[in-house]
Amino acid sequence: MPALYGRWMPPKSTTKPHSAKTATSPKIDPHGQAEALEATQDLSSKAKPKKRKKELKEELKEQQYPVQEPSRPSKKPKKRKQDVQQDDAAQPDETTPKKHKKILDKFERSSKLGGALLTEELSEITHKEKVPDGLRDLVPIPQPEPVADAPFVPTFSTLPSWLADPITVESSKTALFKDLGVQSDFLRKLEKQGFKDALAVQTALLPMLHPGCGQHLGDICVSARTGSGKTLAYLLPMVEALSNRVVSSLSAIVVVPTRQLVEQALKVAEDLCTGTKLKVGTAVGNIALATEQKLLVKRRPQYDKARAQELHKRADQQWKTGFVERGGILEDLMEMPKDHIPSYESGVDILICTPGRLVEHIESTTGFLLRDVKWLVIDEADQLLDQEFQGWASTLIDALHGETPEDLMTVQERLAKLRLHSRWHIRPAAHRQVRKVILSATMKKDLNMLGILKFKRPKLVVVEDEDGTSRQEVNDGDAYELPSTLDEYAVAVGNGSDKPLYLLHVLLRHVFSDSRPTRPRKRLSTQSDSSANDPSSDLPSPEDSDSPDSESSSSGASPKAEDANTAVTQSNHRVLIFTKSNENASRLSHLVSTLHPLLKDYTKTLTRSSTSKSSKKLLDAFGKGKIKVLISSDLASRGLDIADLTHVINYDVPSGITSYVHRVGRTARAGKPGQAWTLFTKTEAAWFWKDIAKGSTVKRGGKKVHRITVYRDDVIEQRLEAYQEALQKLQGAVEGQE
Ligand SMILES: Nc1ncnc2c1ncn2[C@@H]1O[C@H](COP(=O)(O)OP(=O)(O)OP(=O)(O)O)[C@@H](O)[C@H]1O
Repeated sequence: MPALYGRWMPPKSTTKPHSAKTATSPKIDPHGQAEALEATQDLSSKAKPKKRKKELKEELKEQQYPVQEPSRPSKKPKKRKQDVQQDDAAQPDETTPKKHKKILDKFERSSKLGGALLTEELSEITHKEKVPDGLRDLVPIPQPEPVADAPFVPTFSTLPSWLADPITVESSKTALFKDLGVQSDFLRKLEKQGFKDALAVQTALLPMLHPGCGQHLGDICVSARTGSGKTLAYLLPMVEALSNRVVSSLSAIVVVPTRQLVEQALKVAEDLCTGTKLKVGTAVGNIALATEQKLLVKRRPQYDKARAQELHKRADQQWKTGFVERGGILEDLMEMPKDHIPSYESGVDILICTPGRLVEHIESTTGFLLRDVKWLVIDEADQLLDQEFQGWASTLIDALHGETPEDLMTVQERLAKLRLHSRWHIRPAAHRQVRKVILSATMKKDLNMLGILKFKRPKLVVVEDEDGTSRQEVNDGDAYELPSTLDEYAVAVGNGSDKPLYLLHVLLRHVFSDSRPTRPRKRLSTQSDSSANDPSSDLPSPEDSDSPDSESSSSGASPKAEDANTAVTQSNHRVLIFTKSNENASRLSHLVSTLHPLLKDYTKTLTRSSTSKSSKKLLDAFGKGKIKVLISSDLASRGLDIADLTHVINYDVPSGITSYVHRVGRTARAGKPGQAWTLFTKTEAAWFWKDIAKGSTVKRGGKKVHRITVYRDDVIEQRLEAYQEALQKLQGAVEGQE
């Protein structure tokens, strides 16, 4: 078989026909001649039988005198398998005709030359790529460089257009309140409070919320950094719009996450409402529900004989069946004079509340009706909608857009309902128009979250970065902006076992002594007076202070006790310290007071267990500077506006980036300066530097977090004994021995 597929070679000698019939020329069959020669050689060498000799002689004779065929075209003899094999094996010899020999020689020479060239090339290649024999199999076969995929640049947005293309406002933009259409009465009030110009977020929101050509007839979502004046931005147009009301009706609901924020917003609203007939009320969890119900809903008897009879009949039936409705209109009916039914009026025009208590009123306060509500504001919306505890937002939206319970319907509502079900009804009942304004410093473009609020024609207003970076870019990846007037510092506290001592050092050295962190220097070198007096030399330079590898150091020893005492009493600085839990806040307050007794009178704790009254008192005292150190959990991290708060310390690192942004945002508000300090342990270091200090999620306008090293032997060792005592006292206090 292999010979069948073998390469065809040109004939090297004349062919010997197998039979006398097919043999036409002696040139054709070289094989025959070879055979004959072989046979002659054999004859000469060996003695062959006579018969064979004779045959050979005849064959030779035939070759010399071949039988000539007539002129008929000769048919190419078919090569048989056997012939092909024999052809391959055939070698040229002297008997090959000259003409063919030349050709064959030429062919042989060229094939030899070709072979030589090929072997040369191959040897060159193998020489070049020679690898040690042992490693040959381990070397991967060289592959072409993989072609990198082109980065995916979507030509579409998965966000709806109002989220993808927000209205952006530069954070430095200001305007006169009077140019924004604020009424003269309110201009006077603002001036009294010291507000001359509207801040950026107010400049954007006021025209959109005031009646006029710039008004936006739809819902508004606002994303602006901490302390940018969002509260006034929504309360001012709301109070202006409602100020001409004569009859009280619940017209605006403001939802905030904590009762401290309720108090804060209440104060701003009350200031704006002075001189108007508007009533502002609150609903917070720690006041008895019944007390709040009396304040929020005013009940009075109304003469309506027919309806009174109808209701009494229903009440009788309930008594008979035993299924008596509690807390409804029928219960109130019992207290009404004959032929009178209870009628309900709202006790407030504006309600500022926490979500949990609002839901309680919707579900269980008879006469708490939302039919006249025209404004719904949700501050710190990302947190409130993210938690969505008790499904409060869905309950509120259903109540806002739903029908009034039948028993509490007005005559107009009844007629409208009758019309709706009549055959002649043409138009559907008009939906209640509620303007929704939601705000946060860390707003997320989360459609699931925002979808709960059932927005109508929404717009997103975003306050732009000062360095020109659009917040759209910031918000696409859920990144947040810090105030440009904020300076941030971070202190490594080892494994955290002596953290209270580090805190004390930061308090005495950096918060109350008014000294700023210093530039790195050799520990044993003496600092020249000139550099010590140069205030600019005290500032850490960004190149050497933000990297965990190159640390700057604070000066060695802690200030003397007397100096520290006077510094604390005379300083105008106040510091808000954040811990991870209420328990930690209480313990830390105890330790700080024991370690530095002078701080005891100036240190207080704000926890969830504080009553509204006590927390209000506490925050007032802190705002006025009577308290200088306030220790709190994340309860105080959002929205709290403490006038001129100079420092924030993260004693425990925050639970996430959002929490960090809100915590440090308690200082450096409305363009004022502020400092934020974070104490981090070895295990927290990587996360803090990667995500918070150097991550792209937090935008700090080109500023950096400065790393400050506190040398343990200088400031910690000398207080260790006192610290052990303080810990023992704390242990005693926890166990109830004190
Ligand atoms: N037009 C103004 N001019 C000067 N100060 C203002 C102006 N408007 C508001 N402020 C002040 O700015 C401070 C911060 O305002 P506000 O509490 O509304 O900030 P915020 O944006 O709600 O912050 P957060 O996101 O932390 O809740 C307040 O002390 C407020 O009195």
